[in-house]
Amino acid sequence: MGSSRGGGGGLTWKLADHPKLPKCKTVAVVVLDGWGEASPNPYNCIHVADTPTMDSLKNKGVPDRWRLARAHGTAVGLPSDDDMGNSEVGHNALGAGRIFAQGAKLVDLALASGKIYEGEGFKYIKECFENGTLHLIGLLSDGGVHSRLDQLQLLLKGASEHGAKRIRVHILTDGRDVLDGTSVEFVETLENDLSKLREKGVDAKIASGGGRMYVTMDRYENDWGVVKRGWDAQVLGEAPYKFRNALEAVKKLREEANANDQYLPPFVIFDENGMAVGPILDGDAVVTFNFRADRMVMPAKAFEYEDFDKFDRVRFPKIHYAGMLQYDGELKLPSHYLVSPPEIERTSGEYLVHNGVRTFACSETVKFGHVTFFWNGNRSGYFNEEMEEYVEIPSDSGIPFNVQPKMKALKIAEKARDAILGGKFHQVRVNLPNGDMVGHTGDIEATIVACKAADDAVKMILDAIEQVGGIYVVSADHGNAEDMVKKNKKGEPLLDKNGNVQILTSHTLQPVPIAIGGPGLLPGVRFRKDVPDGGLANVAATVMNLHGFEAPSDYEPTLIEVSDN
Ligand SMILES: O=C(O)[C@H](O)COP(=O)(O)O
Ligand SMILES: [Mn+2]
Ligand SMILES: [Mn+2]
Repeated sequence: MGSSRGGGGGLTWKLADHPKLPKCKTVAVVVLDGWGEASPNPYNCIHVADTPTMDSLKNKGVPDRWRLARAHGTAVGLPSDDDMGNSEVGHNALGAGRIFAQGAKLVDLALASGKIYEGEGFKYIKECFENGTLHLIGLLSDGGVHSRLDQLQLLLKGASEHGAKRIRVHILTDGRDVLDGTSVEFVETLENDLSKLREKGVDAKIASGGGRMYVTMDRYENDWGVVKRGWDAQVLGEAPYKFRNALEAVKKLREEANANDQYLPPFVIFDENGMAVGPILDGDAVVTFNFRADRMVMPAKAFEYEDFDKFDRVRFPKIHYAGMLQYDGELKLPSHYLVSPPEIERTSGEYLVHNGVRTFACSETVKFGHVTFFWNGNRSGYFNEEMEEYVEIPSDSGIPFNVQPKMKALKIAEKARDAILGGKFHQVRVNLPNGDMVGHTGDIEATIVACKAADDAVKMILDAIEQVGGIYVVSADHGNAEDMVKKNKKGEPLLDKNGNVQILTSHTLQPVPIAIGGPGLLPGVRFRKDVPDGGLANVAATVMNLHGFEAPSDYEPTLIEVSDN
């Protein structure tokens, strides 16, 4: 751990004491994943669900102890205000207290200026262009959460102009950050681009594919089988489904009962001789073109680590591998990357351990890294093992989350409750995943159950805070469950060609609630009126205040003030 700029511009981790707020209160920080605020309507699952705890926070809290915070677009470092929020940028902002230009934006800039081609990462993969194939692996989507199609298009063009002669794209279909079924149009667009490259003499093809939730893009080591299915298709050229082209693959596989883009099975494209068109071989270059970290760490390990025991790779080709970004700042993984990630340093977690605040963080596997890794600026591990404890509850694996919409919310709440009552920690931080994970399935009934489960969990945590005389901060990282249908400009649900409403599986642009309270909160503490545009990045300073400290001067301003009357 190094030293850094503190409140006064000097080099110190020491935070100034808050002039009015006491130290050593137990502060529960609850992040409801995918829980935005929207007007009541039948597709607002948070509204439809029975959520007495969250309702009462609002009813008794507005305006002094309940408000909204911006959770999308430029407020969280995304390129534009048309970009919905997501967990990575949301938790980064919540934990770091400042707005950093995020991966999506940094890649845009590097592509626009051409700097991407001058960096070490590109030079490294370019060494393979003469004799090898360039493989591009990633999410084929314009969702802007993990990747963007226009960035892939620019990279294809740029790589070919910089000498790539043989290119293979390994696609992962989305349907989670974008409407289900859009895989077909994305494949058409990509095929069109590849055929233009072929006209210019570049041997460019789609080589394999599969749905993002079933192939390659697992996270936090929930299910290595997902990564293995990707490895088999991309590296070994083996998959249960074989097609002559990707458009046919996606269309045919979507015809199966209950098929959707998120869970398409792995497929490989074969040539007229029955050979896979693009296995990854010695001497090839591989780029994972997603900019977002969480779902690329596992495949990055498989491509980079000589010693690897998570599944049998069968073959470990000698390749030059680079990530679009470096995905884990602590592990320095991957070691080669095309664009430098945002330097999210001096996060609130790091400050707090330096100032004697003991922290407990917990979620279930699928969100565990959100309240640890993302919260700490895409850095795995502890700042100080003696001051922190991170607990992961194993998630269900191998099932879509609408089957078990309550997920592990209650278990997470029990752990938080025990940590609060145990008295060892000053901050008890959790992520409750239900609204988001079940919202992404597009199953409205299940999402209603999910929202109630999250509300029950909040109640258990707030009850414990009540018992110990503590303080709570309840907020969210972005919207999801509050809007489950695609709407037109007038706000009316859009219908598909069969007359069914178009289900929205993605996040939203909605603001999120933030509620503060608890017996430990001084009566005069209330939300300021002069930060009307406050967003997630303002939460860190707020939480530091509640721990009895002033935030560093370059943090976004706190949302609270202490009135004397
Ligand atoms: O990775 C995912 O599950 C979605 O693309 C985004 O969801 P999250 O940002 O809530 O994780
Ligand atoms: Mn989220
Ligand atoms: Mn989500």
